[in-house]
Amino acid sequence: MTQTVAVLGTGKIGEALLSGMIRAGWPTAHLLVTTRRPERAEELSARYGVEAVGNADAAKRADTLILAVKPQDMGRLLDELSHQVTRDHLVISAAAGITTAFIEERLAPDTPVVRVMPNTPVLVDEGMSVISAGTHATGAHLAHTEEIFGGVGKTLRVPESQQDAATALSGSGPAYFYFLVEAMTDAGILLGLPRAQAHDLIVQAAIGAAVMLRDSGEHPVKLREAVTSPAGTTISAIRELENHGVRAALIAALEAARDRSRELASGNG
Ligand SMILES: NC(=O)C1=CN([C@@H]2O[C@H](COP(=O)(O)OP(=O)(O)OC[C@H]3O[C@@H](n4cnc5c(N)ncnc54)[C@H](OP(=O)(O)O)[C@@H]3O)[C@@H](O)[C@H]2O)C=CC1
Ligand SMILES: O=C(O)[C@@H]1CCC=N1
Repeated sequence: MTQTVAVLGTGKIGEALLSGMIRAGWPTAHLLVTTRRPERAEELSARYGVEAVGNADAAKRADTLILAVKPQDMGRLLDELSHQVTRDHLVISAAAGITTAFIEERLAPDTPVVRVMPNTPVLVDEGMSVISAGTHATGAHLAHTEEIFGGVGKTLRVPESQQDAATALSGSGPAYFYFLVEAMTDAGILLGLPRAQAHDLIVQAAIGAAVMLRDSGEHPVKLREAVTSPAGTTISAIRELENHGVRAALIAALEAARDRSRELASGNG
């Protein structure tokens, strides 16, 4: 029997997941969404043919609840769900920072909770979803979670103690690459290229580099060395990147993201 999955708080990541699940073949009759605004509910129903319901109804009708509200809204959502959710549900949280313990202590005893950190490339089936079990989640719960998120990309199980780091690397990760592309496109303009051309050149360089990183099995240093000719252009650029502390900036940036994830654990923002 196909289980019913409800996405509670269907914003950017919730919609990305929903669309991926539909592409992966989940029957829309077994999908529910919840939203805060009625116009958003109408939009999602029209776009995907899924039923939008209230949070309590979703908990009554679905076996698996994917909580995709902001960390700051999680406490309120769990208050709404506390009398509806039972140990027969599987509760999956996609919220940055929010621990399985935070969720478990607001729901019925023994409720299985799984924490997942996905990223927006689930929209193109290239997501990365990092998964950790709460106290009452079994292997079967993890496998069910992997079935859902594995349809839209890769999954990786980690101890929950590594979730804040994973959030900094892969949850937020796509944003860093978009930021770099934006900055390098600006550089192209400074060098006299039309914006559209600069954008296309950088995006294709990014795609080529990403595929080589994934498929060649080579260390990134080796791949970079192969681009860096003696007394050539690349080393001139690399010297500037090092002079401007880009490596240190990235380390500090990811550390800040990890720290922010830890702060969000309180649910107060
Ligand atoms: N964006 C990303 O790349 C990623 C986000 N996440 C996590 O996913 C969660 C959502 O992030 P994101 O999608 O970016 O944020 P959004 O604001 O786009 O989505 C959250 C949605 O939840 C809705 N909502 C809030 N409270 C309720 C409620 N009580 N009942 C029903 N719906 C509710 C909001 O409605 P309204 O629009 O009316 O406010 C909003 O549409 C966060 O916890 C974030 O940490 C995880 C991985 C990646
Ligand atoms: O920025 C955020 O808080 C969310 C979590 C990971 C990606 N986006």
